[in-house]
Amino acid sequence: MIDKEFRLLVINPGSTSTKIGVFDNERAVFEKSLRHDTNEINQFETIIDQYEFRKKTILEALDEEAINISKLDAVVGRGGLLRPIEGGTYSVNDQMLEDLRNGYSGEHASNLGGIIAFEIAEQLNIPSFIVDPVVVDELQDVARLSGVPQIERRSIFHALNQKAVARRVATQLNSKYEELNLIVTHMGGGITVGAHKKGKVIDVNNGLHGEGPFSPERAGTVPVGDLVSMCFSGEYYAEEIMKKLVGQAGYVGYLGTNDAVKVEKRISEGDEKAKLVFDAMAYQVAKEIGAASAVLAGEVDAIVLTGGLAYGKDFVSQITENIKWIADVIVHPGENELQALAEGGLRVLRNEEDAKIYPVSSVESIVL
Ligand SMILES: Nc1ncnc2c1ncn2[C@@H]1O[C@H](COP(=O)(O)OP(=O)(O)O)[C@@H](O)[C@H]1O
Ligand SMILES: CCCC(=O)OP(=O)(O)O
Repeated sequence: MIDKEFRLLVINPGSTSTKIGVFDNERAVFEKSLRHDTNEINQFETIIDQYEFRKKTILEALDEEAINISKLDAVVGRGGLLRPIEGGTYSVNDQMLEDLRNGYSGEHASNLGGIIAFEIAEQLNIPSFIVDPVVVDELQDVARLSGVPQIERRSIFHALNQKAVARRVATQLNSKYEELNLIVTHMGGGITVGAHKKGKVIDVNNGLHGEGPFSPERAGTVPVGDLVSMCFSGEYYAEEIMKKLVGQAGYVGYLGTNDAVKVEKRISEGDEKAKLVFDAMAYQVAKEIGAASAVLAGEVDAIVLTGGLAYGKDFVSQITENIKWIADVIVHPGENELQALAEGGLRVLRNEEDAKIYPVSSVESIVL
């Protein structure tokens, strides 16, 4: 018997891009990355304000390819800053839409994934889903303590791509994800370094709210006393400080662009400041990988470098120089997110698994 063919639209809003794909079952028939530079994004006050712009960009790109959306069976979006939940495919429901619109765990472009998926699907009377959102939480208990009782560490990271690439690497190593210890480093608009122990991400830097390496547009860990002084200097509103840390930090803060390709070009033209900032980002990524190797007590089967920045050969080799003593380094440039979104949607359409209902499996925080 021939399997029924499903057509899915998948939508992945990232901080520097919106990536879309149309899949016939597992096969991509159309994929496009629509890049948004800093000025384009900065004209919007909040993430939700980007909704019309991102949706229009997506529909225009589909139109240009003459893709008839009335033939779709489902729309799948990247899941955003919801309540902490276990991984999997979730139906978009009212509670989820409310949490995405309000940014329950913060503001990030991925909040738009579920909302746009729902809006397109609703008009076509087809289901909408999200898969492995950025709040997938598998932290071990010791990783949750920040040192300040009122502040708990949270799992906010590139769960979708880290898990998808980790599974790909496990196959490459003739093993299973659940049998390996991996350090997976996603380097995109945000940078997250996950310690994957036998299929669970037991520790990871919060890639949104100032932990770990700085990134093309975000602050990583910053000296906390100086940050407190800045907050109470009387010069800034809270929203301005947040924007300085998320969106206007890292490459954007130092160099005015979130585009690593432009930074590399400036370096090749002799820009010494660009070189220093580039070196510092590579240095901080390597340092975070070192920390993750301690989390795994040195038992690391491989280190994986992925995301858009992993296309940068000099960036990758600079990081590799500092970490290759820990384990073999495997580079998977770009990301597997569109494919992973399509596969998550397909599992439900084929009744291989039930769509989870948000937020029943919300991960409880520990109360000390
Ligand atoms: N060929 C390349 N060489 C170096 N950096 C690249 C290359 N392609 C993309 N990048 C950089 O990767 C970053 C975006 O990564 P990506 O994973 O697409 O981010 P996001 O999904 O967060 O928008 C940008 O800084 C971009 O300039
Ligand atoms: C919010 C964590 C995931 C993240 O940083 O994604 P982008 O790199 O797409 O901004």
